[in-house]
Amino acid sequence: MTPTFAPYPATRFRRLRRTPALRDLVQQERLSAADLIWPVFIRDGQGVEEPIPSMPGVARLSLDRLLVQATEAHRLGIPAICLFPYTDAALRTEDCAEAWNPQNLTNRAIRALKAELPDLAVMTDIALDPYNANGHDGLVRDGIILNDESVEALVRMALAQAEAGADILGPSDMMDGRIGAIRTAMESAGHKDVAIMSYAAKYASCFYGPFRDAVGASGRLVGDKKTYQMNPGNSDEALRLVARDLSEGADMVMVKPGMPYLDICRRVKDAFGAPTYAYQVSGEYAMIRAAEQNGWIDGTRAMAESLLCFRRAGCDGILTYFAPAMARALNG
Ligand SMILES: NCc1[nH]cc(CCC(=O)O)c1CC(=O)O
Repeated sequence: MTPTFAPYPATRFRRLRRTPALRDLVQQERLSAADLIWPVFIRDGQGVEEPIPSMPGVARLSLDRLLVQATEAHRLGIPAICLFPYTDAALRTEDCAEAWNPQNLTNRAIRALKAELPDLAVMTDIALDPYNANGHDGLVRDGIILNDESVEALVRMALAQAEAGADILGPSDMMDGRIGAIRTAMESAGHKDVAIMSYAAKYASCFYGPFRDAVGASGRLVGDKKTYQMNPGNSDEALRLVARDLSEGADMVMVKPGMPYLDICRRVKDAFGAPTYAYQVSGEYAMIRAAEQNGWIDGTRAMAESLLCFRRAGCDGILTYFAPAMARALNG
């Protein structure tokens, strides 16, 4: 498209910025609560809301508190919630067997949510890190993160989550071939309608720091995730990964982190036109909250602006810890 306009003074761009009504009328992108997916940290216990110091305003919730908060999120118009478990140290092992325990914390939470709030979509995370003694997303042998063995474990994990009633599976592990393997397993186990949102372009990022505090993986991670997550310097590779995951049966794709990677969101949306999501990750949330707490930024406006920018970059939705606060601001 080549924009056409008369030379100044016939065209004055400021004409359409003069009043709120005119600005509203020409606004191209909008954010709604329906665009938000709320990532939530869960833990064992009763009546617990345990604050996470590096994520002001975010807490680990016991399942009873999860139900209360999810009911409120649903009432605010948030269509989906995504679960991340804080696992007891005793359940973190080298073989990660707790990941596919039908009664693990996540699977119990899925059942409780679907029983109480059937219309709220429940998304899961598929990766072994909450259950792994060494904090990695895949099985580790002699310091190597194994691909094919990890995919088998991830398929078992996915089946247990689908069995519990998950609506959307979110493989975040970055092993090769996992989307196809999970999709095939879902078809043969009778879970043909379970959707997959692939963390297709997931970068090896320092912005995941507070999340690793939240799930208790920070002190445990041996080394880094650079042999499976993407190099922040790469862009074409993101398109190849999205193409690969869509061709293996992903229904939706995700770019992660969010704000520093808006160029990737735009390229992915333009190239494929598939349902495209961004994850505004823990470090992005923490930066805005920290600046707000210091009085250096208007946190509410920074939240709203950052989320609107994802829509401008082509995203259909955003995973964000701001979801309830943003939905409240939009409703209010
Ligand atoms: N597979 C784990 C996973 N799933 C989501 C996040 C990060 C989310 C965030 O920072 O908010 C991570 C962390 C990681 O890859 O180390």
